[in-house]
Amino acid sequence: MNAIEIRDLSKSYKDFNLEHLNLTLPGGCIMGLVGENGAGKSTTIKLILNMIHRDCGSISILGRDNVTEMQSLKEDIGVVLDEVGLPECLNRRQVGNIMALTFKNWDSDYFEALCVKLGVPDQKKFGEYSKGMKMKIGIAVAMSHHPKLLILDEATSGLDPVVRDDVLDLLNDFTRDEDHAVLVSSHIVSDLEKICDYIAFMHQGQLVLCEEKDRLTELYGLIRCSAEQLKELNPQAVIGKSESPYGVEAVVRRAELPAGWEVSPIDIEELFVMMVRGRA
Ligand SMILES: Nc1ncnc2c1ncn2[C@@H]1O[C@H](COP(=O)(O)OP(=O)(O)OP(=O)(O)O)[C@@H](O)[C@H]1O
Repeated sequence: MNAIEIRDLSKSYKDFNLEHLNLTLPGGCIMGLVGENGAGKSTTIKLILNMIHRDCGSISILGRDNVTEMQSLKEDIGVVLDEVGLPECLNRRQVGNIMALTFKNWDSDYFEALCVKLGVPDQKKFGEYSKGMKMKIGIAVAMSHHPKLLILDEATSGLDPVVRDDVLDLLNDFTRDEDHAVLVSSHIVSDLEKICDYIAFMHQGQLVLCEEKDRLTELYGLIRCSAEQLKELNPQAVIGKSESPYGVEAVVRRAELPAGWEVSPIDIEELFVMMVRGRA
């Protein structure tokens, strides 16, 4: 079963349009959502979680409609947003006690084990936590009712590299179960590169690309040429470019390129930067 199916989703703000978004996250997979500041990643995540109203389209989570069935879906979804909102006066044990009343499947032992693994302080109150500590307890809370789908919006950016690595391991372990899936937005492309099965690129409210990570380097490459040479190419072949007085660097679809061009491999971070720059 697909973990998330988004069909023809649109949402407009005064200066921003998310337009006809279609996206599928298969079960057992981790999808990384990348895009420049303001691309629409958090808006998409809020729409998935039914935190904001959509203009049109449909979203199905674990086979259930995300509006009419959100109440029951809450047990199956673990969420970490960029701000973890917990009462400032609670320590970690008290947070666990409250969550035990909130979720039917709350697993106190697992919560305690995750807190210890991630280094969540024992006695301090949430209000005294650093940003990273807040994220850590947010991640432990999100996982301790044994959800089937985890959604993380910029959840790892405040964490030190060692803890980030622990979190990436947790996400990898989580998706060993075919019923589990993760949607994670991050600006740390190297993290996504390590764990994701799929990468979805958003740009100015549109999904520019969604591919299996391993296929990205097969499908796309980098060419260096003059502006005149670039004009000879089918515009469909070029998905982003950067011009300088010395020539042009362009990201191309390898399959659309005529024979004879020398194409260099491109990593995901470079691909992302070139796509954003080339389209800006
Ligand atoms: N409540 C709102 N009212 C008006 N505009 C909004 C609102 N929320 C978001 N936006 C606009 O929607 C656009 C997309 O914002 P969004 O937070 O989804 O981007 P993002 O990709 O998550 O960016 P970042 O990487 O900076 O977190 C931005 O232009 C933002 O100003």
